[in-house]
Amino acid sequence: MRDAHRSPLQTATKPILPVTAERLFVRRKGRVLLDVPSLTIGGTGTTVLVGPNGAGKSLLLNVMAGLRRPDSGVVLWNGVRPDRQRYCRFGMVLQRPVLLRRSARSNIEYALRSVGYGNAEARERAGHALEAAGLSALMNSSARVLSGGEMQRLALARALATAPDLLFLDEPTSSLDPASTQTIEAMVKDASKGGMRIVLIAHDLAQARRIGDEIIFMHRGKVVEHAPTDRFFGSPATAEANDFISGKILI
Ligand SMILES: Nc1ncnc2c1ncn2[C@@H]1O[C@H](COP(=O)(O)OP(=O)(O)OP(=O)(O)O)[C@@H](O)[C@H]1O
Repeated sequence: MRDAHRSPLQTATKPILPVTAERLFVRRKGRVLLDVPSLTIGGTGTTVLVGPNGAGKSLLLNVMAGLRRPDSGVVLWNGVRPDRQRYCRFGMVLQRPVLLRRSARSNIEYALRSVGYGNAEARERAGHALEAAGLSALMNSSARVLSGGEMQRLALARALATAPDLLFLDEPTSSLDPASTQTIEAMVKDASKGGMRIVLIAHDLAQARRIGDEIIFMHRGKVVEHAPTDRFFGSPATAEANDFISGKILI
């Protein structure tokens, strides 16, 4: 079913799932920032990464995305190291979205052309993506003048439009009002239902419950729990997770 959404370039590229990490280690100034012996992101659904500030969530996402090199260890996308070609099947939205200095529509069209769509199809798909994100009225506005929430919706719409196999979202609703948060959650849920594998960082545990099929709980650079959402919240296996869920400050 997902093949219908793929560009010719994406179809010609090998799949990138599962993403596996082995013996990841990052240390700075004597402090262990990341220590993950083994982690696999495969199958379907949405994984929510939770944990206290500084736990290593963004770092893990960046290392799994191949954007940051660990001191040791290896990340493989379907058995090989991430390479340029495979990035056309991958998407990432940062906490502070990086948008081009052009119109909202053109931001999406540009991304679509970069994964192999021709001009006409890119234009049509961009129109649908803007509509789904509630941004049709702003399609010709410069991305620079959009509000923070509108920028985040545009960044997500742009990433979803390219129909990646795997999408990483770093706190996509961190500064959004309730309506924009709902829109983003609905977009994520739709994409997940359509077969896109999503990993997102969230601080809002209610949101993690709403959209997560599974939870990865991190503390002090380690993956402390990796469990289905119901199990994680219903009967956490560790004292740290229990304290975190109950709102206690973890040091
Ligand atoms: N380049 C770097 N040099 C030194 N320390 C770093 C570097 N990058 C990240 N860190 C540290 O690694 C730790 C993990 O950072 P990370 O951004 O992954 O945390 P996080 O779990 O995403 O936190 P938050 O919820 O606050 O966004 C932090 O203590 C951070 O200061």
